[in-house]
Amino acid sequence: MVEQKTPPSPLALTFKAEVKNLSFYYGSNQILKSVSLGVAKKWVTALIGPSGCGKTTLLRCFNRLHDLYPDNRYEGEIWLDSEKHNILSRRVDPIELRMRIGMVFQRPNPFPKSIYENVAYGLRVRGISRRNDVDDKVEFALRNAALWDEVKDRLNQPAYALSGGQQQRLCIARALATDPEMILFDEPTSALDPIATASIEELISQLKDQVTILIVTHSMQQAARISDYTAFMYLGEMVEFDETKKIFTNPAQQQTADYVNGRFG
Ligand SMILES: Nc1ncnc2c1ncn2[C@@H]1O[C@H](COP(=O)(O)OP(=O)(O)OP(=O)(O)O)[C@@H](O)[C@H]1O
Repeated sequence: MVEQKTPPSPLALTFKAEVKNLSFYYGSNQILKSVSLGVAKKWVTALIGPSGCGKTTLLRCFNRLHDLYPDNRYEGEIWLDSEKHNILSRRVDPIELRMRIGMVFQRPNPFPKSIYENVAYGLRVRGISRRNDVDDKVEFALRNAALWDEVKDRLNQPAYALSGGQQQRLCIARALATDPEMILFDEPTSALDPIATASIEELISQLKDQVTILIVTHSMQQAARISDYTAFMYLGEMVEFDETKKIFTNPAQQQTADYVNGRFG
């Protein structure tokens, strides 16, 4: 088991990312409505809320995945601690941003390549090509994703030969390989069985010492188990952000209390 640190009060937090008055539109359809949120540096923050409230839409703003479709539009800002400008600005290259802010999706989506090549891919894109350097970083990322011992003797086998839980840990290793500052998880265990889910949850708890984590989850139990801070969204608005234990035991807003107590979903 991982020893748990006590998260500081939100007022004493250092934020890795700050979302300021962010609105987002798919074409003319406004989904996010002036959302503001701080993402705690090197802690786990969960985004919760009923289906369709905009959790995934918000998550995808952080690495500009919405840029892939021309009708999508952002208004507002997201600042990273090391940036001099808003990462939604056109001056920020989204490809570069995606190396710094990795993403793990709902279903494991390894490339149709070997286990080794899945992890090495991002390193090569980053210009790391010396065989020894790539080998070292692949091993480091696979160890970090708690997968090394299971795959070290079959690195050249196809990633698709792995179990679902192993594939998801491989996707986490792929995200870790480029040494990201933040990892976005979009319901990463929804396609996994309880044992694989437990190993991903334990891994997320370990990784927060190295990297800032923002996770969308449908499961309030999961949010309560693994997150230090929780943000509750409703109909595209940010209703409340606080320490997870406060959100689940003594939230400030009635709407949050109704949601976490299962009065609507
Ligand atoms: N690519 C898209 N084009 C148009 N509308 C979209 C697109 N993706 C999502 N939406 C709409 O945006 C709204 C928010 O969706 P989003 O997936 O962000 O919500 P969510 O809170 O993550 O939901 P869930 O918990 O069900 O995954 C929904 O009404 C959805 O239909």
